[in-house]
Parts: sequence; C-alpha cells; structure tokens
Amino acid sequence: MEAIEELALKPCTSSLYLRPFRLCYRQNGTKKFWDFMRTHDSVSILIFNTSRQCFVVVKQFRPAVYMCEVERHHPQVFQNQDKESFSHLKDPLPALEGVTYELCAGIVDKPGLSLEEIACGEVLEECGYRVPVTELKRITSYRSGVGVTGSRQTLFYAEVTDQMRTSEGGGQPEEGELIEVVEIPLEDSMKFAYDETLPKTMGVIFSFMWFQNNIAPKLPKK
Ligand SMILES: O=c1ccn([C@@H]2O[C@H](COP(=O)(O)OP(=O)(O)O[C@H]3O[C@H](CO)[C@@H](O)[C@H](O)[C@H]3O)[C@@H](O)[C@H]2O)c(=O)[nH]1
Ligand SMILES: [Mg+2]
Repeated sequence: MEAIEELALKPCTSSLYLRPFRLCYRQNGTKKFWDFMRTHDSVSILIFNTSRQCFVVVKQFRPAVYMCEVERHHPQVFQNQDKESFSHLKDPLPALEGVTYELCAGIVDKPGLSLEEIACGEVLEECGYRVPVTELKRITSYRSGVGVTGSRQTLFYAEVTDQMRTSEGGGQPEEGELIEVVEIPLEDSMKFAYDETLPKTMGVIFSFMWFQNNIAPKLPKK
C-alpha cells in the first residue's frame, strides 16, 4: 500500500468528486462570503466481528492527509502554483504519513440505491463480508466538515461472523482502491481510539464510544 511514487501536485480545475463555490450574502446587515465545496454524501459502517470480538476497520492512503503532513514539513509546498517547480515534490515524505484508520465508508454516488444498499456494497468491497441489507442498524447521521463541505454522512452498525466473510476485501482494484482491512480487538478499542499516534477519523472514535454505551453492556459475559 505504501509504494506511492511519482508524486506531482497540480491545481484542481475540474473534478468528478468536488466543486468549489463562493456564497456571497448579507448577515444582519454585514456583507460576507463563504467558500465551500459540493461533494457527495457518504455512508460509513461500524463493523463488529462477533466470532473474534473485534472491530473491523480499514486503513488507506489519503492524499489530503498526506499533503497536510507535507505542508507541515515544507511550508512552501502549496505556493507558487504557476512555477514549474510547483508540481514536482522533491524528497517526498514516506507514504505512511498519509495512511489513516477509518470506518469502512463510501460515497453516495449510485442513484436508485438506498443508503443501506450502498453501505452493504462497501462492506463487501472493502472488508469482504456479505451482510444482508436488513441486518444493518442505522446509528445516526451528521454533517461532516461543516466549514468546507457540509455533506451528510450516515453511520450504520453491522455485526458479522467469520462465516460471512466471502473475500479479502481491499476495495475495487479497477477503481484504484487499495485498502487494508485491520481488526481492533474489543478490549483494546478505547485505548486505540484515544491513541493520537494512530491517525484516524472522528467516526472511528465516536462509533467505538457508541458501541461501549449501546452494545457492550448487552454482550454475553466471557
Ligand atoms: O479525487 C478522487 C476522489 C475519489 N476517487 C475515487 O472514488 C472512490 C471513493 O471511494 P469510496 O469508498 O466510495 O469513498 P471514500 O473515499 O471512502 O469516502 C470518503 O468520502 C466521503 C465524501 O467525501 C467522506 O465524507 C468519507 O468520510 C470518506 O470515507 C475512490 O476509491 C476512488 O476510486 C478518485 O479516484 N479520486
Ligand atoms: Mg471507502
């Protein structure tokens, strides 16, 4: 996963995934503007494997996270977009700097499919478990990135067993997805959630806490 090569930075002038806009308005008499981006809504799924009492999460290289780290080390990296030297990232950081732990998740980009159907598709593609749509439990939905995208993410819970695993997962290679499936034992999960040395999304932290409050008390005692 970490064999990332030939890094080149370019301005994004058109994209299938995001569209930047500026909204100008007057609020209580004061003129303002706010820049934002339209992106897809998304689903994410907290997966708990009851056979082995562990959470199933994914790890992947995230260019946006990676470039934040690059800028921290090389503060000039986003400047001089018109210069030849802009695009070429000399002496890049190890790709591991851009790898994060996340819940299994996907964008809502298939018209006609329900959120549940999209979520089950992601669980199968990314983690290799075949979960019936009726077995997904909706936890809640929320706005992710209120300052920049405002898009909605809907969070589901799925319990799986080893018998439901039909493939390795790993994402869709034809779409260039490269995802590592990682298991977090339940007993290590809160330590994992608050370990700042392991970069992760808030969805992981929130959903692990939701599990502690809502599912853990009902688990059969070992
Ligand atoms: O610039 C991009 C963006 C997306 N893709 C493709 O689109 C797919 C998107 O994958 P998917 O698993 O559907 O979406 P995620 O990347 O997991 O979804 C993310 O995207 C959502 C919307 O931006 C976020 O809110 C979620 O938290 C986050 O998991 C990728 O694999 C790529 O194939 C690209 O090739 N280039
Ligand atoms: Mg995904």
